[in-house]
Amino acid sequence: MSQSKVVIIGTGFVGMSYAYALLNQGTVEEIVLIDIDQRKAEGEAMDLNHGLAFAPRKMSIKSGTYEDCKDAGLVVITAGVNQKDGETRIDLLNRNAKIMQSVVGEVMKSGFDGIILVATNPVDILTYVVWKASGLPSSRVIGSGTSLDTARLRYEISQYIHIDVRNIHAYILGEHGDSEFVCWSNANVGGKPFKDVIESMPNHIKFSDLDAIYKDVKNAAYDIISRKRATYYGIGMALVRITSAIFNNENRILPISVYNDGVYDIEKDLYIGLPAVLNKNGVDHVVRLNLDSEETTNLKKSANILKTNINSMNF
Ligand SMILES: NC(=O)C1=CN([C@@H]2O[C@H](COP(=O)(O)OP(=O)(O)OC[C@H]3O[C@@H](n4cnc5c(N)ncnc54)[C@H](O)[C@@H]3O)[C@@H](O)[C@H]2O)C=CC1
Ligand SMILES: CC(=O)C(=O)O
Repeated sequence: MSQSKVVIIGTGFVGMSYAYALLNQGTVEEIVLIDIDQRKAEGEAMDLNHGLAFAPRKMSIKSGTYEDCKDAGLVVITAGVNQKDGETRIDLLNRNAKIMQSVVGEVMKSGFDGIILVATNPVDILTYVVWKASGLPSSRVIGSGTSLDTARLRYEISQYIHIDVRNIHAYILGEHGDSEFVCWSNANVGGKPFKDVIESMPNHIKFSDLDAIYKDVKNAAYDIISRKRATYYGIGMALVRITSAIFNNENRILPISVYNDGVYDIEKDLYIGLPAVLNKNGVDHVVRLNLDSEETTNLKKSANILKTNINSMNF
């Protein structure tokens, strides 16, 4: 297996923003692009190759077929429909679940034995669909989960307190969708508990601002889609972060969509956004945070919504 080969399935806004970020950051040695619209994938590969002269490293980029998955370390699924203005992510479920099943069938026929990362929405439920259809261990099937939402949260907080976003440590957990929530109890800025940060910066942030921060994060996709029809740069970079954690064997903790194996006391047999340690083998383990009672309730609510939707699909 080539450990540094990524196959991207779906060369739309998200797939290509990811590919472009991979190229700019020199994250992998090989990128293969697949789309049901083969000519689009070909055109995208041609265009990206013309940036190689300015890339930080040598890379191979081409359009390909499912045969190319055989020796790939990572397959990233970004194929499927996106939300129209006013649609929720869950509204996409039935259309995209069919696409996942056909795509994964083709990936597995190639002899693929690596890690699958799903970004297509509704990402938690579709990651479950992909896991079931692939027959791979749950540690090797993940979704982007709340990685993008968490990046949005960190950005929002940084804007209030004027501290570098990379010093803001706070998670959005649960569904990548309308029932997600902020894990305020574990948030900190450079090691200082967030509660203390608020108390020490009354001119910048108040406890009463927290709800507005949460709502801005939760509604960010709707707000962007109503303005420019789709979101893609943020998720492209989040997918690169996850990719680096895998190929560089980082043991990095990221809030991604993982199989709930009982680490949290919520509905079992589902995928949901939780902090997980990620390395070259996929998920090493899910990190158990001490949630407060409101967060525990919110996580359970989110899990129940995901479980109800999984059950509606007759798995
Ligand atoms: N997880 C996250 O945080 C985010 C997820 N998304 C999701 O990513 C997905 C893709 O969004 P966009 O790139 O904006 O959509 P898009 O419409 O620009 O691209 C989708 C691509 O998938 C291809 N495709 C469709 N069916 C296929 C099949 N059976 N096999 C191969 N390719 C196929 C299409 O030809 C198209 O090129 C959506 O479900 C969207 O909701 C978007 C942003 C963030
Ligand atoms: C579309 C989507 O899932 C997002 O931007 O969060």
